[in-house]
Amino acid sequence: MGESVKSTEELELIQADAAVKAATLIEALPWLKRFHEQIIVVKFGGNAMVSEELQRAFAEDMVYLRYAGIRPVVVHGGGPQISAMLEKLGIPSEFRGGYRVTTPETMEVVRMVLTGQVNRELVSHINEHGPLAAGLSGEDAGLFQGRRRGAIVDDEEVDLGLVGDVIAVDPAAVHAQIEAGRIPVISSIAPDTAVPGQSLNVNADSAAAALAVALGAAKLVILTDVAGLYRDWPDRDSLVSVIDVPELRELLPTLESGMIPKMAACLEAVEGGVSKAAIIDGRVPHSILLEIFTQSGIGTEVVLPEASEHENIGAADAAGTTTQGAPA
Ligand SMILES: Nc1ncnc2c1ncn2[C@@H]1O[C@H](COP(=O)(O)OP(=O)(O)O)[C@@H](O)[C@H]1O
Ligand SMILES: CC(=O)N[C@@H](CCC(=O)OP(=O)(O)O)C(=O)O
Repeated sequence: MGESVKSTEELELIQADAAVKAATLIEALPWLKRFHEQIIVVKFGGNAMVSEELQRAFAEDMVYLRYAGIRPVVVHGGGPQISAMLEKLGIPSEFRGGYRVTTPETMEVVRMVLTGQVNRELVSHINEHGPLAAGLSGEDAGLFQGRRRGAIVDDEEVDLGLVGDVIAVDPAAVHAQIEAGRIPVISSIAPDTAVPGQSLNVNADSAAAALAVALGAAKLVILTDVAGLYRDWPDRDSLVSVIDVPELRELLPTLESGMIPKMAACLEAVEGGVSKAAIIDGRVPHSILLEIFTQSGIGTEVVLPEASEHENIGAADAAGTTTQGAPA
């Protein structure tokens, strides 16, 4: 092998590059401690999984979290995929107040696409890295119990058909998978407690929130196709980076379409004891690693009225206190 010689300039460049990488790796330490063996519920929206590449990057991130000692639980959506299949089948579909009006015929397609297609794709992408993922539906092992709900549109209650809320969660099946070292991947369908044998279409954001609360998750992260919550949508200069529960409660009635269930889910999670809920851009590959392992986080964070967790750690660092102690 020939001798390899580097100039001083080349060496300086390599050292500078290495210093940046080392800083990034060590920045993750307080977060590795904070989330060690903690459950993080990740909601992967249908709009964030529109390409094979994004699905693969997502699968890598889940496996990364798992090997970093965190316990990720995935709840997936599939709204655009359901719409595409309904269109292919010539079945009309509409959204009201952010929820799909669901007839019995639509419900069959919802189940086929969520549990039969999207869930399978995600499980198999994760399992390309080893036998890690196991798919579950909210209908399995009594995981979810649902109740029909309507929506308020223009101050009026509208009927959504077979659309439900999760009113009870039995997380035993999810805990069993976690204890076995697996990554549970869950589709958002719930049996209707009022009508045996009937299934309800549950918005995946609200299913993720209910599950995060029931599991006592440390965090809920929602991956979607925008950078976060915009205060004056569609004004791109109005991205909210941190919002507390009372502020969000005030903003909620002004929100439109898909953001309504998403922000309602964040409220439900944080009020239910999950320390933080974050909405981030899932189209940016590996954005979830930045959200979990870096100081500033990205996207929009929903927190209780006290300061955000990222700010707490930043303040401790700035005050010269050590990052050795796990963040609150
Ligand atoms: N205030 C807002 N801030 C951000 N996005 C908004 C807002 N109001 C409406 N939206 C819309 O909500 C969409 C995200 O919701 P949705 O389409 O249901 O995504 P997902 O499939 O990830 O659940 C965004 O792409 C955007 O078009
Ligand atoms: C009631 C209701 O609207 N259910 C959703 C379920 C899927 C979902 O929530 O998917 P995203 O996360 O991709 O939006 C639907 O039928 O589209």
